[in-house]
Amino acid sequence: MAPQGSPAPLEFGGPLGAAALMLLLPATMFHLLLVVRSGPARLLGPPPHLPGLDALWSPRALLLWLAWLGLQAALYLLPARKVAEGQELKDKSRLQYPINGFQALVLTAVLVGLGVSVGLPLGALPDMLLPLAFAATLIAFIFSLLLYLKAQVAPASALAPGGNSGNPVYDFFLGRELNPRVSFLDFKYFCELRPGLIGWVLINLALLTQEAKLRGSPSLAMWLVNGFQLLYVGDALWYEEAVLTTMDITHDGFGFMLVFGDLAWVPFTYSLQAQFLLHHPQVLGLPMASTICLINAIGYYIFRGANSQKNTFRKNPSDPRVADLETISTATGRKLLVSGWWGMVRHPNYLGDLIMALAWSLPCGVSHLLPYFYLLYFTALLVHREARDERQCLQKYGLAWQEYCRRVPYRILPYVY
Ligand SMILES: NC(=O)C1=CN([C@@H]2O[C@H](COP(=O)(O)OP(=O)(O)OC[C@H]3O[C@@H](n4cnc5c(N)ncnc54)[C@H](OP(=O)(O)O)[C@@H]3O)[C@@H](O)[C@H]2O)C=CC1
Ligand SMILES: CC(C)CCC[C@@H](C)[C@H]1CC=C2C3=C(CC[C@@]21C)[C@@]1(C)CC[C@H](O)C(C)(C)[C@@H]1CC3
Repeated sequence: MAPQGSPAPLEFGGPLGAAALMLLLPATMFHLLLVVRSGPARLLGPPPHLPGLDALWSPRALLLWLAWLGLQAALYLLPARKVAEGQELKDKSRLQYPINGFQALVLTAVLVGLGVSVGLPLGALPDMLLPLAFAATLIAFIFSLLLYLKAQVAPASALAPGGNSGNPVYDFFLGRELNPRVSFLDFKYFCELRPGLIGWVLINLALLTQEAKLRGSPSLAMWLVNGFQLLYVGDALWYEEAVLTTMDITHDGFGFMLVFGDLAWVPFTYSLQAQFLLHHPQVLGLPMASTICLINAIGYYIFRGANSQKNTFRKNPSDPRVADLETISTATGRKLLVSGWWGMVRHPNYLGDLIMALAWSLPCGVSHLLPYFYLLYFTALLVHREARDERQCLQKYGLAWQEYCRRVPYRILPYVY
């Protein structure tokens, strides 16, 4: 069943673009995993060798990944400190979501700590990244197919605005159903924040442990990368409720793009800097380390300040922390902030995120482009995401959005873009 009304415009280059991305994204991930451990570690060079199926396929890795998903699902289903309501849906209902992501992170840390104390070989994880990534990719394809089939029997009101073009390749990629769930387990919300994000910091920790084993102690650069990215993941889970207003949850269907992004792309490519440091140790002096910490702190300050200001305002515009900010009224009854963070550029949170991305790469030195892959990819992702969001906001708010763009002319970087 397709949703009623005019069909949504095709994004990501339509069916051809979607098909290309479905090949290109896993290929890029495997390329990165292979080159990072090679001597030259060239981002644009060929991988040292092409792995055979025996290097990729491992039933142990598949079982490990399934056990990880099972553990995270069990932690998700534990009693939560709060149950939050999502945005209003087409049928005027609101879904409920457990707020216990930070609790899941802490419990995972406790379980891993206990495991290590009884001999769990955490340091073996770095050698399993290739088969683990292969297992995650396989799971992503199968899971996306099941979600696609599930959407065939979903009511029209449960379908996403995009992802229902009638072209199976495009719809499989974008995702047909907006909030697929079984009982209280909301697959998109679960995958966006739990297995991938927590898996990312666990992989980082394993790389740090392995570096300590190889070189006597973890390097300062490895500590910084681990610390910065743990802060980022801890922050995402602490402010978990805020994810309910992101376009991934409110607008995009749950298809291959997000399933693969959440379960494979995030843990295996976002940990690239720590992987690089294990294979290419860097010496970092204290003055440089302090400068990088300052850059990360500035990025985090902007990112958190902007996200919290918007979330507070959306929850309660008369909250004293945002009540004095200047706003524009829109025909929908909602207002837009035009002062504070959201009066500087139209996406101050992206700016903060990008500054942090730079700080995560700098500990890896400037001799290689590879550790800057995240910064390059993330810039492209956010520029594209910003354009998608602008389109949606223009549709939602019309003239009021045009007025906002006139008053706040820059998108991400003041006076530049
Ligand atoms: N690490 C990663 O891989 C990724 C991280 N991110 C991060 O996720 C976070 C969320 O990003 P994202 O979901 O893209 O978008 P935003 O959090 O920027 O949300 C955009 C929405 O905010 C509302 N809005 C826009 N301008 C204003 C304004 N002036 N006043 C009030 N509300 C406004 C609009 O929705 P409405 O009016 O309906 O409320 C708009 O659709 C960001 O910090 C981003 O950096 C994102 C993608 C990937
Ligand atoms: C693989 C493709 C190129 C695209 C996949 C994109 C996904 C990896 C990202 C889309 C939006 C994301 C968000 C986060 C992680 C990456 C994905 C899933 C986020 C959970 C990271 C932590 C942040 O604090 C956040 C604001 C909660 C993020 C929300 C969006």
